Amino acid sequence: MSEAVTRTVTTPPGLLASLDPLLREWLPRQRWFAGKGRPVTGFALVSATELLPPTANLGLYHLLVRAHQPLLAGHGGHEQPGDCYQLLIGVREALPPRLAPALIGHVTRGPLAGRTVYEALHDTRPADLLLEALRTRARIGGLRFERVPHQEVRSGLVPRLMTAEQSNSSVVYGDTFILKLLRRIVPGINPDLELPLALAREGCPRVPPPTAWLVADPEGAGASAPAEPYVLGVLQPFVQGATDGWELALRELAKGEDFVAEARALGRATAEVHTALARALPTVTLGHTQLRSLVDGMTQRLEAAVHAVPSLRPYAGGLRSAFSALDQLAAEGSTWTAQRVHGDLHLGQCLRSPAGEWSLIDFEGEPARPLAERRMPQPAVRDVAGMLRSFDYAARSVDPPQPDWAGHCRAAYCSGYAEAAGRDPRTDPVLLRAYETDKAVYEVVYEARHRPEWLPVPLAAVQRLASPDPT
Ligand SMILES: Nc1ncnc2c1ncn2[C@@H]1O[C@H](COP(=O)(O)OP(=O)(O)O)[C@@H](O)[C@H]1O
Ligand SMILES: O=P(O)(O)O[C@H]1O[C@H](CO)[C@@H](O[C@H]2O[C@H](CO)[C@@H](O)[C@H](O)[C@H]2O)[C@H](O)[C@H]1O
Repeated sequence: MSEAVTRTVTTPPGLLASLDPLLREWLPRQRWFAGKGRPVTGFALVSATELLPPTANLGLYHLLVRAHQPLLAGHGGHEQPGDCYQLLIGVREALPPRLAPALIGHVTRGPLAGRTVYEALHDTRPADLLLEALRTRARIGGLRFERVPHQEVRSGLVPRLMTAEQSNSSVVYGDTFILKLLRRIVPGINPDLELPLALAREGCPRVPPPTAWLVADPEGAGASAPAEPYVLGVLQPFVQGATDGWELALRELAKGEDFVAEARALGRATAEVHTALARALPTVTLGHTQLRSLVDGMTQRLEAAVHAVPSLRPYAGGLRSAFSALDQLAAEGSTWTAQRVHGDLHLGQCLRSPAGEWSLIDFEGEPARPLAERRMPQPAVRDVAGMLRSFDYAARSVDPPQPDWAGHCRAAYCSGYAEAAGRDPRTDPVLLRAYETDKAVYEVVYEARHRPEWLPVPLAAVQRLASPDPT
């Protein structure tokens, strides 16, 4: 085992000020930028770590920056502290053509004046440096690189940045590991590390086990540092030759084939993960009081969604009834078990290996929700509802839509789940409808914000779920 490398570093004063005008323009254009629709009016430095001092060839900075954004009209136009983002900034005299897509801009003032800065994850040497730091369990400034002791990482694996549309950024190393660098950073235990670690401890083979991870310690994070570290990234085994469930479902739809066997296998895989999570982490019983606050949350999200997306308005009453029916059951004495769940499960989060084995990935939960909420135990049906919505999405993304295809998948998924969990989610239709409704409302807002052309897909579900007896 190699010794941990500890390196203290200093960063040049005025670094952020010199990057500020370039980042204001560049950051909002990134897919992973969460504050779309509001301009960035400035930055505050949360932490800066010089990973490579700038020479003629290359310099490298790790930055955590808080982007200031004014609130939308109606909130007084004041600035709020804004989200914190993780950036890896490369510095060169000039960019070689292969790095042109990574350009952030040319610095005109401050310590880097005359240099070109770029998104360093596109570049081999910075990506190598991250893997090497994880491999050697380095400490660099306030950055701490951790690795599971018995899991060796070979040096020299060739990196490539994934180009998929993502909420974060991932680098694949030699088809052996994948490093996901989180982009919007919040202090505290991140479920994307916490849950796969817990599942690995349980020996659950359905989730790639974390091999290594990096965090920023608060003492390196400025005077107003939070008490908890920031989880910045997770390295895990890369499932070679995998196809994700969304791609696979669309492929079968295009061929006119059903997806029933895979949907059943996915149901089983989901149940196995839920069973392992319920063993690994605390579960609680939800009585009327807890259910009431859950239902209140769903209702508030619905009200906010109706405000943001007016086409929801005609269905609001029917959708509310999905939530009040659940509240009614709780008032009559029904209780439910809550446990840790995936939190944002859909076909794109399921990977099928060439051998036909399914894995679940991306345990971050819905990134827009507060961390404390994402880490709360919830009925496992929440994930089931996410998957049921996903079959519907796939069936409605083709022309003409294939509702029967979705119906068969939904039934098979629930049967597979029942086989492995010993309980069929369909035996609790009121809970299932409430969670499907909550998810469809979330999707309406998500699509209105990110992909307006997809809005009809969740709106069709809203129409169905708003009726008292949705089929
Ligand atoms: N362990 C893995 N093996 C193979 N591919 C993976 C693995 N983890 C993630 N991926 C690929 O990376 C993509 C993004 O990963 P994900 O964790 O969903 O990131 P994000 O939170 O940015 O959406 C996935 O859709 C999948 O294609
Ligand atoms: O980026 P994430 O994977 O964390 O999830 C977000 O984006 C998803 C879309 O990429 C979105 O999922 C919705 O669209 C999918 C098809 O593209 C569909 O399979 C899902 O069922 C549907 O919810 C997800 O909601 C959002 O959080």
